[in-house]
Amino acid sequence: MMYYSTNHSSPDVTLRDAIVHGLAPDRGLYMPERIPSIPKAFFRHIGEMSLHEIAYVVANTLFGDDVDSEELRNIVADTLGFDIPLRKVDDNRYVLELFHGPTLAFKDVGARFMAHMLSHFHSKEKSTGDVNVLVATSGDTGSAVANGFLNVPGVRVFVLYPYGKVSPIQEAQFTTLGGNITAIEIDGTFDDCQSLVKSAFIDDELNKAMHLTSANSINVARFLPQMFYYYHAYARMVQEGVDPEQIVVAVPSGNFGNICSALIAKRMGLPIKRFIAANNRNDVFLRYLNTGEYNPGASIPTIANAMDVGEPSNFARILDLYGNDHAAIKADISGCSYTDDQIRSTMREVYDSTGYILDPHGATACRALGEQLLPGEKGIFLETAHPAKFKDTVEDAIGARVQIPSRLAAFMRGEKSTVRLSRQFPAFKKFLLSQIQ
Ligand SMILES: N[C@@H](CCOP(=O)(O)O)C(=O)O
Repeated sequence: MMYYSTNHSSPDVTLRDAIVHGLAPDRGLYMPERIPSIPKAFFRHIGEMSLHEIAYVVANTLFGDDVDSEELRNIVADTLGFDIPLRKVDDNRYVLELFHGPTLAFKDVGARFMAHMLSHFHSKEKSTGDVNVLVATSGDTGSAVANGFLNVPGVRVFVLYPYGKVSPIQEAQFTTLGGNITAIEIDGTFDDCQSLVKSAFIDDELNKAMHLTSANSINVARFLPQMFYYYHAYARMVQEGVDPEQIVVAVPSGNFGNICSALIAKRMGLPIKRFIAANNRNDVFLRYLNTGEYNPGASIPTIANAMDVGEPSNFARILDLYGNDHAAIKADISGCSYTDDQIRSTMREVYDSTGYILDPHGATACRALGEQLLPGEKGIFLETAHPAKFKDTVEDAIGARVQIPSRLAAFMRGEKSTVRLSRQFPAFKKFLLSQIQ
């Protein structure tokens, strides 16, 4: 399978090159040259299959041409070393809890899969020199990538995050690890961090001096495995006896990598009826759905901070997947945008009526289902992070205490170590060059 750039001005590359380089030289994002189909027969038995079995079939369909099947089976098993339960919240809404991994956020799946794929290609080549993974985070990606790559030989990770705009627990998760992980606070927004990372990939001097790659959803090995969730959630709904033709999924969306993987899963044959992209006040996608115009702007800080993205990278992939057809996109995805007060009141209402504790991101998607489900439909929303990662915000909203899981508390005992930089590229470049070992 070859991968092309969404900007169509760079040569097609192999899976290995797409992973190792992250972003295409023309600043486009890589896409698989064809979207393979999963045979219909698979869906007849999916309700009896485990998460590992399902994920292996999906991974093999996508990556089977390029990675030996036994190796792929091991990568899938190592990636999914934790449970992803689906729970019923009320009559029509189910939650897929994606926070049972090591850093308690959905990014653990993609980050671990990518770490294994990178080691696979790196070790096969016996290449020399460190791989430098650059990652921009608005909260959750940083910790998942830092933990996924912690102490991996031959890999250094630089986590860029917006100063003062992530929760204290999220920050502790990637600033206290030391070793091969360096945390960089940027005086700016998530979009500034992402832009610095993208500029680094196309800077000749840097790329001659260092081997750079991305672990954001820019990278195909980070975003594509996120589709495992959707097949698994569908299977668990079928197992519950839900009508398989009436399933709607609401996805909290920031950089749109997660929902983009869901749309590719649908194109491969997954019979989800439709999707909802749930946003906080950063509503560039909803405005696109309503008007057909895409006008990215500066991100707005909210209590659902991991979704504070003003210019989602994966919008380019969604446009590409649908051939720029606005009507076709609208047929598969609807949108919504909520204020902090609406997010808080959803957390409160759901807690009072069901006892379920939502995190601010999951709350946007839960609310979207409450407003947009049609008669006969059943909805799944994703809890993308554990509510304890936003302890103060959640406790304030629901008026009750949130227990901190012990593995989260462990991160908070470490000592914070960061480098603070402006959002100017020359300062970032100088810093990276000073890190060559
Ligand atoms: N929501 C993210 C922002 C980066 O998204 P990614 O999926 O492209 O890594 C975060 O929590 O950091």
